[in-house]
Amino acid sequence: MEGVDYLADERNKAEFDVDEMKIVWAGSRYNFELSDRISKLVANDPGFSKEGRTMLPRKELFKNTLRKAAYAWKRIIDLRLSEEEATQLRRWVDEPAFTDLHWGMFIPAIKGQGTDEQQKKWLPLAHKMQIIGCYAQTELGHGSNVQGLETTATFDPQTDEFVIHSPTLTSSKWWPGGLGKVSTHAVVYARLITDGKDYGINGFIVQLRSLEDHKPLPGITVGDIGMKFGNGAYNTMDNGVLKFDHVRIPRDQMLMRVSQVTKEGKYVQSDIPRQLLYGTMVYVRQTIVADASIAMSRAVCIATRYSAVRRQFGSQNGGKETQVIDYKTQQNRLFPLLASAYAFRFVGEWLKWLYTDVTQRLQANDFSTLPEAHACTAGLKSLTTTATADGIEECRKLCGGHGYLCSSGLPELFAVYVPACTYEGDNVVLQLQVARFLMKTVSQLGSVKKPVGTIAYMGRIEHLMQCRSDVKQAKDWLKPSAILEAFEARAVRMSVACAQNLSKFDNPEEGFAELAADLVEAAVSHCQLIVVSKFIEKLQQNIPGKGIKQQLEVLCGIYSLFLLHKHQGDFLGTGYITSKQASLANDQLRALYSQLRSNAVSLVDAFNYTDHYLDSILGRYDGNVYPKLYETAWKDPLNESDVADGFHDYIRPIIKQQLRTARL
Ligand SMILES: Cc1cc2nc3c(=O)[nH]c(=O)nc-3n(C[C@H](O)[C@H](O)[C@H](O)COP(=O)(O)OP(=O)(O)OC[C@H]3O[C@@H](n4cnc5c(N)ncnc54)[C@H](O)[C@@H]3O)c2cc1C
Repeated sequence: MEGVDYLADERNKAEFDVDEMKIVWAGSRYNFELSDRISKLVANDPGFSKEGRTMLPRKELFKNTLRKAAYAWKRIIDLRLSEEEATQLRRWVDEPAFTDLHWGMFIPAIKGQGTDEQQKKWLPLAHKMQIIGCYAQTELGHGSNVQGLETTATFDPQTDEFVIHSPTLTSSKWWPGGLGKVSTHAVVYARLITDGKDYGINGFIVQLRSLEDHKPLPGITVGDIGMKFGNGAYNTMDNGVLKFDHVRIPRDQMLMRVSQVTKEGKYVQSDIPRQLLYGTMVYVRQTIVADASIAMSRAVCIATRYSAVRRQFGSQNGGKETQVIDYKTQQNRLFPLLASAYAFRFVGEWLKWLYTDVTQRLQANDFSTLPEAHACTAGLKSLTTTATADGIEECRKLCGGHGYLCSSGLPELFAVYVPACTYEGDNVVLQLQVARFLMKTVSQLGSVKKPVGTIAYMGRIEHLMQCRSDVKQAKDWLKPSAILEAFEARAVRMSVACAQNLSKFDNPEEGFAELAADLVEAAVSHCQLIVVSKFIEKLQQNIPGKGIKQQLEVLCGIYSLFLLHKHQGDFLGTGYITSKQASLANDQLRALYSQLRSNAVSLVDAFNYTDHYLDSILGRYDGNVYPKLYETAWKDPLNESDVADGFHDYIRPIIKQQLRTARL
């Protein structure tokens, strides 16, 4: 029945003020009001309908995305939205499109790597969308190994131009979003060659298509790389292939903020330090961590609401069956994901602060915190996106068979989200970078250089190598100090064990390659510590609102103790806890699940997602799942007729034993 809230009983059980929690989740009242207003504006506009998206053939799907992007731009202009509001609008439209790369990579690349003059020339064009740009780094043959890129940009002093060329098939640009069918321009990464010498990878602004008829310019071969994983999903994006045949661009289209080539072909480093470029990287990774909390919370919102609606077994005397959310196994899979959504939200909030801090320090020529900030953002990008991709798939399984339907919203969410584990740095490659940083830190302990920021705990190595947990009863695991020391001791001990094993190799690089899997585990333990410690720090803030702090304490406990339970081999193996203490942690975890149970639906309501955004029958706010599933099935094109197309040719001949005469 329309208008009935089938989850009202669940909502009435909440022990906290949901409206206040919405503000905590949004970060501030201002953020909440902004996102609430824009998400509703999008949800109520039929121009942004998602109807049938997963059933459209690629060409229609793509054209519909182009229409939506143009319509969104029109709304942004008509409503005179600010940049902040426009970004929100694109987020709530919720369809991957070329605009993501234009605003998210092309413009930031010019801002970060272009000189003031270049920014003055290109940014107004890009901001008005008179040109549309993408970020063309990856090639068919090389992705993670950026130094291995093969595209060349050779300076010709005769004409004061660079010649951009793809010397091999594997040097074709491959993957850039927005490249295939839309972008007029690209920031292209190529080997800079001048005066016969290779100066490594640099960015260049290259025009790809005519601004009149959109045809590729001479020397440019460009197209889409083809269908990707899932229905709808990332197929709305024109990931592209691009080949250059001696394409000439003016010298001033090399992005020259940190290095330049003079008219005479001389390569000069500017006095602006190269490290400045890391600021952009910290920014991009911070947004990826924020996106992880959004994707995780979205999947968890669907799985939680549906788990409260779904009933299986347990009925006695014809009474109601058990809600599946009441099964401890369901709670043990779902509640840690709910806690992770909140944990990633808070660590993302902290990363925003870190970005501001790094930017201010860079402006003051203080590079001291940069390696630590770089390692921490790389590690958190890897940790949160891996957990979120796995978490979305777990949410699909938590919804049983119905989770496998596109109308649950989960298959498309998974297909859209999972490449986050690969782009902006493959997650394993990133953890190896973190591990390198950890090994360097361990080797420098005892020197004058004190570890700072998220690595400061290593300064207490002597204590952390020897201490033992003093937990005696289950509730002792609720003490933040008990949790924090456990995660610190585990992280230090795993790093030190790796460093000791590495020291047995004559050649450190050989050792690093051989021990790579252990090093990644040490890096992950360090990153989990960061998330746990930022959650604990959040709880030390003044958080007003009825019952809010108590709920967050429960979530923090679940996040930490679930990790402790899952990785108890590490905690036991490093000797910090006994098996008795591990078992007490598990007892406490179960108790926390019971505390969370009555608040679960309200905790996902606090994400404040519209039904339009969730796009999931299972996750509907009102819980009216079954009639909608039934209704939607009949909208499938296969159900347009009772008798399937193909019956006469392929089914009837089988039934009627006429295969020999059938035209197959
Ligand atoms: C949806 C999507 C959108 C993208 N958008 C863009 C874009 O807009 N612009 C752009 O330029 N690129 C884009 N990319 C490309 C992306 O940045 C690369 O795919 C990514 O950097 C990984 O590189 P790769 O594909 O070469 O993987 P590879 O590096 O070939 O990885 C393959 C495997 O090898 C492992 N591996 C690699 N190196 C090491 C090592 N040193 N040690 C141990 N293991 C290793 C990896 O962990 C992985 O398991 C996009 C990719 C996707 C999927």
